Amino acid sequence: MTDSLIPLALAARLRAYAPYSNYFVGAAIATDAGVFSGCNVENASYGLCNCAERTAVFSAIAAGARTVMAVVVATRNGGSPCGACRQVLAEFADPSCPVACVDETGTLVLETTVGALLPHAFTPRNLAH
Ligand SMILES: O=c1ccn([C@H]2C[C@H](O)[C@@H](CO)O2)c(=O)[nH]1
Ligand SMILES: [Zn+2]
Repeated sequence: MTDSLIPLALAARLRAYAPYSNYFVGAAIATDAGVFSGCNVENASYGLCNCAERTAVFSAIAAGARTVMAVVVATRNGGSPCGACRQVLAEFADPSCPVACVDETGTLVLETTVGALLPHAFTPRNLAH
């Protein structure tokens, strides 16, 4: 499920705007509205930096998607999504949704799920009465 997303995540990583951290990140996701990708976008006002995963998810949602079915994140060393991105993924993905973290060569470093990355997530269900 994640294999075909790897080249897309690697390509998105090359488009990262990361002049401050020099940590280039790409993400590719499969959704109910197709495949989307994103990169991290930094800012001279550091706190405004947006991660690759959230760029991809927000692009997908803006295009009409509502469900994330698979995620690939590409970094130089296979780093996994930050806490904010885990929370955003949990909003739109089932806990069983696969997440693959690959390094800059596309080699798999971590194969996990949204549920394993953020157990006991706060989700829309918590707001239902
Ligand atoms: O999973 C992650 C972790 C970090 N970053 C970005 C944020 C910042 O631009 C840079 C260093 O933290 O990497 C991502 O895009 N995704
Ligand atoms: Zn993040």
